[in-house]
Amino acid sequence: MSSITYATVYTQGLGDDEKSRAYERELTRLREAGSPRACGHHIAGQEIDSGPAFDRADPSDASRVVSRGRLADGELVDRAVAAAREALPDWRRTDYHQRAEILRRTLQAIERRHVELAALLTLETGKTRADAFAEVAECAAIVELYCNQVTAAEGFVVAHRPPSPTSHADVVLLPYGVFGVISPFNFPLAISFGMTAAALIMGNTVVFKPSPLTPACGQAFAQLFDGVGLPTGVLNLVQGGSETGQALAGAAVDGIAFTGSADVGLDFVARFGRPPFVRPVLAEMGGKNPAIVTDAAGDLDTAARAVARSAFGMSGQKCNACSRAIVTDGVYDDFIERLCAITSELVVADPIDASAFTGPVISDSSVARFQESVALARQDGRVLVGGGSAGGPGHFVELTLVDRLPSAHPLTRDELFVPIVSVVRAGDLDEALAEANAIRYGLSAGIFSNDPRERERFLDEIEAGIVFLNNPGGATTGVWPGSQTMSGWKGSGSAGKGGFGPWYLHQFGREQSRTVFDVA
Ligand SMILES: NC(=O)c1ccc[n+]([C@@H]2O[C@H](COP(=O)([O-])OP(=O)(O)OC[C@H]3O[C@@H](n4cnc5c(N)ncnc54)[C@H](O)[C@@H]3O)[C@@H](O)[C@H]2O)c1
Ligand SMILES: N[C@@H](CCC=O)C(=O)O
Repeated sequence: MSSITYATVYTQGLGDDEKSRAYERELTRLREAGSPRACGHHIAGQEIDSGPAFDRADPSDASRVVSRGRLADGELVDRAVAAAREALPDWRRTDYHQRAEILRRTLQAIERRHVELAALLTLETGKTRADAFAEVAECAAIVELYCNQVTAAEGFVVAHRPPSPTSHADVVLLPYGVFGVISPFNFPLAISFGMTAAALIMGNTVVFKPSPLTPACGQAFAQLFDGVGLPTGVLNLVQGGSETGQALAGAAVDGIAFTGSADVGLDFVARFGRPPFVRPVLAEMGGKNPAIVTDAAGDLDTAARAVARSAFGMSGQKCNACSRAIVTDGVYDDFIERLCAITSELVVADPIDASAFTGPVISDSSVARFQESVALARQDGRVLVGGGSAGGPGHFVELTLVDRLPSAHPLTRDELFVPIVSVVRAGDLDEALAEANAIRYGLSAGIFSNDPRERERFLDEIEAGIVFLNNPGGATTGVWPGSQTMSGWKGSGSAGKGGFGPWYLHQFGREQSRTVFDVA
C-alpha cells in the first residue's frame, strides 16, 4: 500500500501514476453508479434499513447525490446499545492477544480495498487523492500501533508489591463497557478507526455513529471488520446526525469517544459528569492553530510554503490546520509577499483532476461561513488574496489570506474550518506568544525560527498539545501514528492525552487494584 503520510503529502504528492489512474477509474465508477449508495445501520450483525432517509451530495458537484443514509432514532440506538451490552461479557474476557489478532486482520481488508476506500473518501469529503491515500494508510498505521501498544503493555496488568509474604498484588486496567463513538466528517475512516480500535482493543464494545456528511465512509469503515472474527454485536453502526448523536449520548453507554467541534464535545463532558457518577468522555475538539514566524526565521520561502500547506491542505478542514500566521515586524512585509505568491499558485479543483492541490469545502453551510467571514474581513481588515468562489458546480472557494484585523477580532479567535488564514503582526516574540495563546483552543502550533532561545521559549510557553519547530511539510499539521500524538489542551481536548500517544489506550479502561491473600 501507499507509503504516503501527512508529512509527505504536500511535499512529494502521491508519486504513483498507476495508483492515480486506478483511483480516477474508481472515483468515476462511484460517481456514475446511477443511484446513491444505500447506507443503513449495522446492529448485532444485521443490516437494518429503517428510519427517514437523508441524502449526501458530492461536494465537488452538489447536484449529484452519492449516498443515502437512514436516520437512527432513539429506539434503534437503544437496540444497538443493547446488542453491544450483550456482546460485552465475552469480548471483555477475550485475551488481549486474541483481540489484537482479530483487529490486525482488518489490515488485509484495508490493503485489498485501499483504492476503493480512497475514492470513497473523495466522493463524500472532496479530499484529494494524496490526502485520501494517506488517510487509508493511516488506518493501517493505527491498527499496528494500538495492537503493538497493548501487546507491549502485556494487556495492562502491572505487578505491585505484595503486602505480605503470602499475598499477590496487581493493578489491572479493565474495560468500562459499552462506548459510543462519534466521528466528524473530515477524516471519516482514520478518526473512526482510531477511537473504535482503541475502545475494542481494551475490551469495550462499541456503538459507532459517523457524520451524516459521510454515511458511506462510515459504512465502509464498519465493513472492514466483516469476516475478521469479531463476535456479533461487538461493533455496531447507527447512521444519523446530531439527534442520533444525542440519542447515543442519552442511551445506557458507559463512555463516549467523540471527535468534533468544541461546543458539542464540551456538552458531552458536562452531561457525563452528572450524578449518579462520572462516566468518561474522551473528547478531541477544534483548534485555531497559530504559526509564529520570527525575524530569525531564516528561509522565509520555506516558512511561507509550510504555512500555506498547513492552512490550505484539505481546504482548511483539518483540526490542526494553521489558521493564524503571527509574524514579527522585521519580516512581516517580506513574508506576506511570499505567502500571497505561494497561495495564488495553489490549484483548487475537483480532485479527479490530478493537479488539484485541494478540493471543495464540505457543504453549503461551510461556503456560507466562508462568505460571512470574508465579508467581515473586508469590513474590519484587508483581504490580501482570494475571498471569492472558485467556480464549478461544487463547494469550491478561493484560498484566502486576510490581515489588518483589530486586536482580538473574532476571525483571529474562532475556528472557521474553511480556507482562511488571518495574518497578525507582532512587535516581538513576547507579543507573538501572547497572541498565539489568547484563544480558547490549544491543539497545535508551530514556529519558524533559527534562534535556539526563541525555540526554547516557544516550547516552554506555547499552550498547545502538538507543536512543531520549522516543519516544512505543514507548519502545524502532519501528525502520524507513531510519530506524533493528537493531544488537545484547553478547549481542544478533554483529557490532556491524545490519540496515538503512550497514554491514550489507558483512557478506555478503569483501574482495579487486586490483592489476593493465600489461605493458610
Ligand atoms: N482534535 C481532533 O483530533 C479533531 C480531529 C478532527 C476534527 N476535529 C474537529 O471536528 C470539527 C469538524 O467536524 P464536524 O463538523 O463533523 O464536527 P461536529 O461537532 O459538527 O460533528 C461531529 C460529530 O458529532 C455529531 N454531532 C453534531 N452535533 C451534535 C450534537 N448536538 N449532539 C450530538 N452529536 C452531535 C455529528 O453528527 C458528527 O458525527 C472541527 O471542530 C474540528 O476541529 C477535531
Ligand atoms: N492527522 C491530521 C489532522 C487530523 C485532524 O483533523 C494531520 O495532522 O494532518
